[in-house]
Parts: sequence; structure tokens; C-alpha cells
Amino acid sequence: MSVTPRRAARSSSLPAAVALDGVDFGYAETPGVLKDVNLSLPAGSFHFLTGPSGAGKTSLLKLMTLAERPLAGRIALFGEDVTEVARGSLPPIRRRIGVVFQDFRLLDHLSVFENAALPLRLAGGREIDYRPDVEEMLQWVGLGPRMSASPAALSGGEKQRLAVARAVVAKPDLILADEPTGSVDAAMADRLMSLFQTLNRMGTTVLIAGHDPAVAQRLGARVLGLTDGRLTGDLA
Ligand SMILES: Nc1ncnc2c1ncn2[C@@H]1O[C@H](COP(=O)(O)OP(=O)(O)OP(=O)(O)O)[C@@H](O)[C@H]1O
Repeated sequence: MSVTPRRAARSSSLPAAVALDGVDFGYAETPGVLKDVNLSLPAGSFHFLTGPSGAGKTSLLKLMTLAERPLAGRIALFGEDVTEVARGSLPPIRRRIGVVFQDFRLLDHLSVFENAALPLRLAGGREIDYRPDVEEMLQWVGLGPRMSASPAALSGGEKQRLAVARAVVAKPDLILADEPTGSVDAAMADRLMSLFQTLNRMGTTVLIAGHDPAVAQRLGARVLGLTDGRLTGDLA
């Protein structure tokens, strides 16, 4: 994977990519999912979020993408308090974040290539400029021969590889990945994780949610644990 660093080095002078201060969250049917969560992900850091099924990992990621809003507390992204930011102001912030959703959220009316290229197209890029990068990324995740297919025709593992390719292709400032290797074999999992590691070495802040703390160890990531709505671990 050839990624060109956009920054000379990860910079500790940058504000935290994500900062949560006293965040409470729950759903009408499921109150108390997150309780007084305090967390800072420094720019350029690599964290792995673990916790049993139903602990609230996906909910925490949804708060960070502003798909959900906290019931109490503040959320800042890239140094900007976004707790109450208007929906209309979200797209430029969201474009700085690459998300791998647990349920992939691929667009079946677009081809595999068009799905992977979406972040670059939405950022105003021209296909003639981004096509080589997108093709290279799809080759890297083993989807080179499937570029014209609809995501609906892909296997679960292929969908996951496409979801990862789409999340990283624009080299976002922050990557949030919800169990990004749950549907692929061990060799492909290593390959996908190496994408996250490469981008992290270029300065991208990475947060991966998963069940296996051994993965975090292999990645050299700092571990955050979520149990009973409370966060523990290396909270920075
Ligand atoms: N849209 C929703 N409405 C109501 N309750 C929800 C909703 N989404 C999740 N929950 C509940 O909130 C709690 C936390 O769910 P969440 O998906 O965040 O956990 P998780 O740690 O990501 O789980 P998993 O590892 O199984 O993916 C669970 O009890 C779940 O049932």
C-alpha cells in the first residue's frame, strides 16, 4: 500500500482527535449504556476498545461519529466542541473520519469501485485523479477482480474488506472501526490490520473495537475496556 504522508510527523501539538467529558448515553429502551465516560484519544494514537457483547462499544463509536448525541457531557472532535453542533455542519467534520460500520453500510446501487471511491468523490476529487488510488486499495484487499460488481453480490468477508477499503482510502485524520475483521480469515485480518497500522504511522488516529485483546497486543495498541457502561484502561 503506498500512502503518502500528509503531515511530516504526528504532532503532539495537535488537539486530541476525540475528547469525551462526562458522557452519559442510553436508548429509550436501554438506558444507562454509557456512564460518565471520560476519554481522550491524542492525535496519532492507536487504541483498541474491548468489552463483552452489549457493553456499548458500538454506541460509543456512534457518539464519536455524531450518529447519536450524548444525554449528558461534552464531545470534542479535533479540538472543536461538537456536542450540539447543527446537523448541517456535520459533513465537513465527518469527512475527516473513516468509519468501518459493524453492518458495513455499503450502497448496493453503486459498484464496488464506486463504494470505495465515495469518500474521495464527496471530498470533491475527480475520478481521473483518484482512480489509481482506489484501484490500488481494492487490489490490496483482494477485490481487484470484483470492482464492477454490486456489493450485494459479495460474500460477508468481501463486504467487510470493501468497508475497510472505503474507510481508509481518503487517508482520514481519524479511523473508527467496529469489529473490522470479524468476517475475514486470519491472513486477511492481518492484511486489514496492517492498513490501519500503516495509516497510524502516518499520523492517523485509530480506534478499533473488538473482542480479542490479543489483537490489541499484536498491534501494540493501547487498550480501553468497557464494562457496565464504564470505561477503563489507558484513557490518556
Ligand atoms: N438502537 C438501539 N435501541 C435500543 N437499544 C440499543 C440500540 N442499540 C443498541 N442497544 C442496546 O445498547 C446496549 C449496547 O449495545 P452496543 O451495540 O453498543 O454494544 P456492543 O458492545 O457494540 O455489542 P457487540 O459486541 O455485541 O457488538 C445493548 O444492551 C444493546 O441491546
